[in-house]
Amino acid sequence: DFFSALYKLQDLLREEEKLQLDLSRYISSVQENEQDVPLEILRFSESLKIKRKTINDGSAYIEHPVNDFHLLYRFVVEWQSVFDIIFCKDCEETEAAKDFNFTVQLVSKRLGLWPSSYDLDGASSALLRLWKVYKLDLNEFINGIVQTYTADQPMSDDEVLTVAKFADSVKDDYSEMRWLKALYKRLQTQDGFSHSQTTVIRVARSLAASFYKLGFPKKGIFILEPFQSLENRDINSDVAFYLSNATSDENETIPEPATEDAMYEALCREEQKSLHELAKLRCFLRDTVIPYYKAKEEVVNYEPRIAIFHDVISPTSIEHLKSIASKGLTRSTVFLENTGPNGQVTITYGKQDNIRVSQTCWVRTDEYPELSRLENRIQLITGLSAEYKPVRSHSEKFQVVNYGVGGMYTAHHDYTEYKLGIISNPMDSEDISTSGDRMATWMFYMNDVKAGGATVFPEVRTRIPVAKGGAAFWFNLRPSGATDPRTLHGGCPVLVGSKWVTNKWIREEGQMDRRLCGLTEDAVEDFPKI
Ligand SMILES: O=C(O)CCC(=O)C(=O)O
Ligand SMILES: [Fe+2]
Repeated sequence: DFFSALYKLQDLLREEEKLQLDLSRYISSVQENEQDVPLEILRFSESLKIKRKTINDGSAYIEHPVNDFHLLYRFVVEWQSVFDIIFCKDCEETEAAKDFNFTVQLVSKRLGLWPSSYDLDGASSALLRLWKVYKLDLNEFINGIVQTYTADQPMSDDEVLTVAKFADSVKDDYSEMRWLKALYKRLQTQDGFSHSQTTVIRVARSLAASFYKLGFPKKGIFILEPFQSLENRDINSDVAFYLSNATSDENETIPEPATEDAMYEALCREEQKSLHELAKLRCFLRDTVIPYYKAKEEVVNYEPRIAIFHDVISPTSIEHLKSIASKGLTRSTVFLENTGPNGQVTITYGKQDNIRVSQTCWVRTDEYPELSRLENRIQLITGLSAEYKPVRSHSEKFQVVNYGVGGMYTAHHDYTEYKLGIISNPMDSEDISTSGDRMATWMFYMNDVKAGGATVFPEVRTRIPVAKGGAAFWFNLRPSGATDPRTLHGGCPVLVGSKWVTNKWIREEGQMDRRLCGLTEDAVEDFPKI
């Protein structure tokens, strides 16, 4: 899938340039033969020239959610209809068309898979998610404005309609209504010449239908009122239907449905700790066994302790990790627990799911020995062994993660409840199959995100904004070995830009004399006093 991966969007952008050049060549060759080029194709080609003019290397272009939507929409809808016209079934096959087809086949082969309606659905879903989580102003959003970042073009009416239809297809009636309403408002405020009456009527009817679906038929009638004088049969029968369903007690406002995870979303938008709690947080230099190296530690929560360590990975190491990972990124997977009809729990490993939208690549230290320096640094700072070994490893491989625009990870726990010395997951390789649970999480932040992408902990109202070169660290298990549910956390959707992190999960194996259990079951770490 394309939307979850920036590098794939980059491929699309690059390949589109070739398509565009070849379409121009096709057009001139047809015109040289004194034949007519269909008007739609001329229009598309002209508008594409204008659109692509502002794209330089493209990396900034694809950081904006609305630009990404444009790009996918062009591939799935607009280019497709160009092909349908040029390669139509009953048309004679001209030399120009053959040449153009050659390029299309080549591009198609290089892309591997042409983006499909599945990808456009993914893009629509991402726009809806960003709009909801960050409570974006919808009129601004459809005009391409996100905070201080503006898309190259506003969304077209058809694009807005595509998102509304997607909302309808996933039974998100409220969002469908809001997007149709925003579109309707836009159609009304623009001058009458740019839109045909049929478009306006179509949107008005859809909007009225969505009001009806939400239980507000009167609002539907109100929308259709201005068109009743047109004696349009469809409109009149819609109105009659809504009238027969209208009751006298219809509320003024349509309630917004509750979000699934309100605290996660609130934290994604802004800090939720009180000023009183925030005032207690501290930064300090943590001693290490090297007398002249002290780690810059920022405590963001005390119970459980969650910390950011600043400046713990160099730009060179970051580029190195990224370049290794770029060759092997694939869509991230998760473990899914399903409870069957008889209450039996089955776990599916390695499943793709919309709770985690990103690309990952595992990187082994035995393949890239220079990365052991990063493991040593983690050990220096945390006192835990982060050494990777092919058998009974102290930590997992480095997991490099890349989130594109809209990419995120909903709230989850990192612990697996695997027992030390026991194979709990049949899919695990020898390195970690008996190494126990994920005692701690260390996560490097490898770039700055323009907007969005914080790491948040809903149970303890904690928010870590992304800062390049730093790392987040926390224990998923208590000193007793019990799992700590307060460590629930997630990665917020990337709003503008992209996000690169690298996880290093530290396993129980090898930590016996590094992290002591404490004398009681509820013992806590003895952190340096501040
Ligand atoms: O990207 C983030 O901020 C969190 C990632 C995460 O929790 C994970 O990969 O397990
Ligand atoms: Fe996690």
